[in-house]
Amino acid sequence: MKTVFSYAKPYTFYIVIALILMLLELAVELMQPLVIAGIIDDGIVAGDRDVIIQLGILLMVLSLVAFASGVANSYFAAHVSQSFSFDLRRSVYGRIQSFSLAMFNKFPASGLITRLTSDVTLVQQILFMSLRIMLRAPLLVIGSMIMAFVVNPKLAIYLVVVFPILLAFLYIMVKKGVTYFSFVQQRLDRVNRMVQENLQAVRLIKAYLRGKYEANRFSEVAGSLKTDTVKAFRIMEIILPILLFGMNLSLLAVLWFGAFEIRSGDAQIGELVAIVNYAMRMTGAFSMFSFIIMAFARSKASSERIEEILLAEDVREKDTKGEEKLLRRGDIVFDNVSFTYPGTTIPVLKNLSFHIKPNEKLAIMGATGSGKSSLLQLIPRFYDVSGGRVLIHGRDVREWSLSALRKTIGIVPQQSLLFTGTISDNLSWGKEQAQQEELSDAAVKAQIHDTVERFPKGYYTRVGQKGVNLSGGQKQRLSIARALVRKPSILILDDSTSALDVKTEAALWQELEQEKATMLVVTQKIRTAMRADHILLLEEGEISAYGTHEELLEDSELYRKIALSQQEEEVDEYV
Ligand SMILES: Nc1ncnc2c1ncn2[C@@H]1O[C@H](COP(=O)(O)OP(=O)(O)OP(=O)(O)O)[C@@H](O)[C@H]1O
Repeated sequence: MKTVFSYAKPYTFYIVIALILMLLELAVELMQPLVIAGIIDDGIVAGDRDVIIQLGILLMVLSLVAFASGVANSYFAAHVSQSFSFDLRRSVYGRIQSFSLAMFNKFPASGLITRLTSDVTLVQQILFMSLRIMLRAPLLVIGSMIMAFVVNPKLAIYLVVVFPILLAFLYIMVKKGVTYFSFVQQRLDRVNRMVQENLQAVRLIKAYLRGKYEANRFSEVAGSLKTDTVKAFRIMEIILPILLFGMNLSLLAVLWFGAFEIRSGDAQIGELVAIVNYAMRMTGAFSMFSFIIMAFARSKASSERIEEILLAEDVREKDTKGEEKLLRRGDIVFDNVSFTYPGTTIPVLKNLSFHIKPNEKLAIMGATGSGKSSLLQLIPRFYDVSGGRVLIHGRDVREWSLSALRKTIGIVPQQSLLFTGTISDNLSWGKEQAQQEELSDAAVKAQIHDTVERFPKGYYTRVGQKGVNLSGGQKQRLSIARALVRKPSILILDDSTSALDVKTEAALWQELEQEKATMLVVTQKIRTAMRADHILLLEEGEISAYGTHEELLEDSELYRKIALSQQEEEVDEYV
């Protein structure tokens, strides 16, 4: 909890004010029974009207002071807790943005969403409660106890007896609560994951008529969230009755023995009333405890989950400058590279060695699951190799500054992803402050300029949820344009032209061939692979063949088979 609550440090001044106001409210509250005892003993019993009026006015002033400091305390507590959660959420979000992909394997998106929303809110609530009631409740118990001793030590003893038993009971409950509530948050992660998955696949679910099946799966997941939440709350619910039972027992003892004391003249009625009043306040404070403990248990579990993100060991950015220029040469070497995804045991790439010279174009082919995308991800360091080295300009990618490395690389992923906003926003996403000319240049090369121009608002057409829905091929071409805007020295295309027709694809390749960039192109099509300087054929994570189209036709049985089958397909299409 230490790391999370260090985010409250900048607000120390307001926290101190809130605490002072809380203590003032508490002090006033503790004085009230004394004043009431005075009214009874020195006013009513002694028959002194002036004392009753004076102490009555004092009681009213005290109530007003308690009210005012309570309101002011709430104001500062809200200010501190809201600012704290804003800072914390921003920081967690920033941390997630800097995560390597290996970290996303460890923390799925749904869990990150729960941490950013529900977990931060729970921690914020506990900070608010700490400033408002959490400290007040124990202080009220201790203060009431001390004041009861001041009033009449003999009677106060009966309040003390149950105290250690109740504390031990509370301690056990907090421990149990933390475990149970961390389960609840995990269940919430699962619900979020399910919702996210379903909303993303809504078209597929409709097409396959799986709505009912998915609804049942959701009920199951939501049901286990309900069951675990009920379990956790049930534990918490027994706290209050047990605390009240203990306190009421001691209250009965005070009344019972108090009656004897008064009869024997060792205590006055006012004193007994004051002690009963303190006992009632202690009972009230204890009942607040059950509420506080529940919140504490929940927020402890939540703050631990947030700290997992803030303190996670990850690839850290090295602060080195002037590296971009060297990286721009785009010379890539895979030196005996092996790779296993974090958290798994089976290697997906095994002992790969090859060299791509500056501005060379390499086509990567292979069956689905053979490791093509995995290979590409090692260059921008989305993942780090498990064995061997990936070198750019002769230096291990792990030794380059990460931002310099990524600035020189343009990536077009397998699934084109556009953001809500205009086409222009999406293109300049690749390079902030890009001029319109640069955007349209890239669009021309990517064969999408004419299409964009045909939209009524051209480059200012909105895409995404509230804009036009682009076709798969249009999205692919916009993604390519976005990568080209960066003028990358290394261009990575992961099967990014699959949705293009033959003519458009040929025109696109003609443009790409002129680009001054080292290119790695994953493709399924021989037609595309032939245009590359070299072709790398992967088979179950290993290099099955490497060479030019002609060399591979000669040397690789597998390549010949693929070429033949695609020739037949083309003939079939033609016929
Ligand atoms: N994030 C991941 N975590 C664990 N294993 C993964 C992950 N991504 C891919 N894999 C596994 O790695 C292997 C290679 O996958 P990869 O995506 O690199 O293949 P690919 O050749 O690009 O396939 P495709 O042509 O279908 O895109 C597969 O067995 C896949 O199950």
